[in-house]
Amino acid sequence: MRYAYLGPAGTFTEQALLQRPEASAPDAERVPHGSVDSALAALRAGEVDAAVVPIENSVEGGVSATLDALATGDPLVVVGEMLVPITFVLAAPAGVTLADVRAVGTHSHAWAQVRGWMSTRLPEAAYVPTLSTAAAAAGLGTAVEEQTPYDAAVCAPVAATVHGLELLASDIGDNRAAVTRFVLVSRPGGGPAPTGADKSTMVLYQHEDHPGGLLGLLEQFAVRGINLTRLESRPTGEGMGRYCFSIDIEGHVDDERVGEALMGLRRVCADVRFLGSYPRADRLAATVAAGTQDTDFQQARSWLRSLRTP
Ligand SMILES: O=C(O)C(=O)Cc1ccccc1
Repeated sequence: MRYAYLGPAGTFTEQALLQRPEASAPDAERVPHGSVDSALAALRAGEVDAAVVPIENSVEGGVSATLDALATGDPLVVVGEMLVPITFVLAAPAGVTLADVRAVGTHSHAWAQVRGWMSTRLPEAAYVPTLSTAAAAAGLGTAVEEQTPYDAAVCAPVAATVHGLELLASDIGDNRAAVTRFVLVSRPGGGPAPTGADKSTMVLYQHEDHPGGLLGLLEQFAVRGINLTRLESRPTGEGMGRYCFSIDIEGHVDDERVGEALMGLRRVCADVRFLGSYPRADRLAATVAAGTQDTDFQQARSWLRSLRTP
């Protein structure tokens, strides 16, 4: 098995990949990619068997690059999720002090999570975006010949070690409880079986904008006792005000209540892009409300059948 991930070595994405025992199997190959788009393109092209990409951060919200890449193009499905607690360091080559730092390189999601620390400790520092936190560290590493447009990197402690940097400061995240959620993605076909503690991901496209449109989508879940764990509107690119909804719910496509909700959505939406059902990283079993158990749907269906064929 070949696994693409947002690299280089030392990213939080690599930490997420390493949480999967199958990615450390003797025959497993971990293939770093420079961007989310490149990792998913390699998966679509069949160069790898799966890919790990960040999808959501508890502080900064959804990772647009991932949400948009999954919402468009050849279909892909989420087959697993991983949670990584996020700790940031400020790292630089030996000899650089905090007073020398004029510009800081890092991933946009990392920058958003250290803004408070930066505004008090390095208020004059310019921000230089990089494709990942570890790419920022690698840009300052010993193997780099050319001039790097920043003096220090915000990255994971492991990235500083891997790329031979020293720490100028540790634990600089504004929110110590920050967690990022990553997804294991594969090509469609034979997703994981239900475990009782599952989530499903989908993108919903409305027919046309109208009052109560979003409410109409949400009530498909509400009446079947389905809890949402993420809801984001993303522009479709078709014009100002044109949005689709990227949604995570509790439950598996094989659960009756989820299947019924998907059928309801299929009827009222212009398009439903189903992105897979997979075990929850936290293993928390869904609370199933009265009247929404599998048996409740099955009994109601056989009752209807009896009405139609007395
Ligand atoms: O750049 C990384 O290391 C990533 O894996 C993406 C990311 C960036 C910031 C917080 C969490 C994940």
